[in-house]
Amino acid sequence: RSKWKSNTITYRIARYTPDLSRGEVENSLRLALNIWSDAAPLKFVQVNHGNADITFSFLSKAHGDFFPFDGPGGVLAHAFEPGEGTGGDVHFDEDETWKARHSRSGYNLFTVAAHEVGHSLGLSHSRDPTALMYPKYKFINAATYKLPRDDTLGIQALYG
Ligand SMILES: CC(C)C[C@H](C(=O)NO)C(=O)N[C@@H](CC(N)=O)C(=O)NCc1cccc(N)c1
Ligand SMILES: [Ca+2]
Ligand SMILES: [Zn+2]
Ligand SMILES: [Zn+2]
Repeated sequence: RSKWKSNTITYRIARYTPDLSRGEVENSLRLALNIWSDAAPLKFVQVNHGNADITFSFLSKAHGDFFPFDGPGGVLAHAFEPGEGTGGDVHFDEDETWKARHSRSGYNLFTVAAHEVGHSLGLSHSRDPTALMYPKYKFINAATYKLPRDDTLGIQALYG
């Protein structure tokens, strides 16, 4: 499995979503990154131009890689494992309704981003239904969330 060579990882938000303010997007993504930097010696640095290890974008349908999105529902987002170019990048399906808080009519950006960042760091899906890396969406409250044991063991195995 691939991993980043350095524990300092840069990220850039290349495309935002009209569903949320820029501040809500930046806050949700920062909280999602903090989940992982609280569990392993990782440092995330935001860059606003040029190349970054992890580039976040909101995109819909066919968008330039081999994984076109599918409209509302179904696939919510995908992320590439660590590497050059698109390696590490996170794409959110713009055809979903993105929310900054819990809502029955939409998906919580922090929750999905936390899962996707796990992939960007080199983790694959877990069979443990309590794990963040379990393939099914389940809302998590950023204010009280503690990374489950399965995910902590996974990230420590890579960067601990
Ligand atoms: C085969 C993959 C491209 C599926 C895709 C995924 O796992 N991306 O990381 C995905 O969007 N899976 C959905 C499955 C679904 N529609 O329930 C999902 O919610 N993944 C994000 C997610 C968010 C938060 C928590 C968890 N456990 C999973
Ligand atoms: Ca979708
Ligand atoms: Zn994509
Ligand atoms: Zn996933």
